Amino acid sequence: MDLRLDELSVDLGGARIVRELTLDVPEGQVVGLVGPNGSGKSTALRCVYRALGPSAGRVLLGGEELSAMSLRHSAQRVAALTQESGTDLDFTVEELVALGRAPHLRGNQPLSARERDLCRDSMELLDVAHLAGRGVLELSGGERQRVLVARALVQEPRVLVLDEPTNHLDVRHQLELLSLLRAAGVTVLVVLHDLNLAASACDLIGVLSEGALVDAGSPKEVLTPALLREVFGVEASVVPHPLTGDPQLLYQLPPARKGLR
Ligand SMILES: Nc1ncnc2c1ncn2[C@@H]1O[C@H](COP(=O)(O)OP(=O)(O)OP(=O)(O)O)[C@@H](O)[C@H]1O
Repeated sequence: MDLRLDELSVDLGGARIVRELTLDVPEGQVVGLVGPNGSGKSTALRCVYRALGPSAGRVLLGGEELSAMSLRHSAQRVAALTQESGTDLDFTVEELVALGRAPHLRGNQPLSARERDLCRDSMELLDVAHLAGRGVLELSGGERQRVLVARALVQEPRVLVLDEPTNHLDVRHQLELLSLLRAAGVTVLVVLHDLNLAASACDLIGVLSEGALVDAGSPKEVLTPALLREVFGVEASVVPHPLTGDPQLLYQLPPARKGLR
């Protein structure tokens, strides 16, 4: 199922935070949203998981307007892993993962054998099966993050949106998570700060600056020294990854900023 942000604008606190953003996330592809702090990435994402309604424009899911769907209908299709996804309640890992099935269940309906298998497989995939009986409040930030991804996957979404999912993850789990997203076959829109991870994990990258899309395309097309200078204010050398050929960036501050004098 494809996702399209169509001329999306969001006003908050009297200011336009997202400006006429049009971005296509083709079915089964991983699209990264990158940009400086405060450029509107999380705000745009919040419109996809319906924490916010756009001030203008639309979000289309498989061609259907999101705002016209019931919340239950869209929750069955869109899973979100966000900065607010944590839980303050002391569920066990197993219980929290099982909550991913909630949009598919009616009332207190128990999980089927297939759903229990799905929860177990998802915990194994995310390397958290050994934590099943632990309270989520006792987990490290990275463990908890992986549990939340497992919960999102048991939802069996058609579209997955993630806001900085590699926060808290060690380098191995970062790479594992991103390769898992690619392999999942689900349509993914992911906010990432690490441009090198974005270059290796994303089919396409959209770049936001001050709420507007300034470029979109393959990592090779988008992650150029000129764009990094203009949007992020850094000098960058782009070198091919010696094993994968993906563009990798080496950064430094522009000469005038060195030493901040
Ligand atoms: N509820 C709100 N009311 C007013 N301004 C807001 C609100 N939420 C966000 N903003 C502002 O909107 C801008 C964009 O915020 P947003 O969180 O979308 O940026 P971001 O690109 O995700 O940033 P970061 O990389 O720092 O996470 C920021 O300047 C922020 O202060």
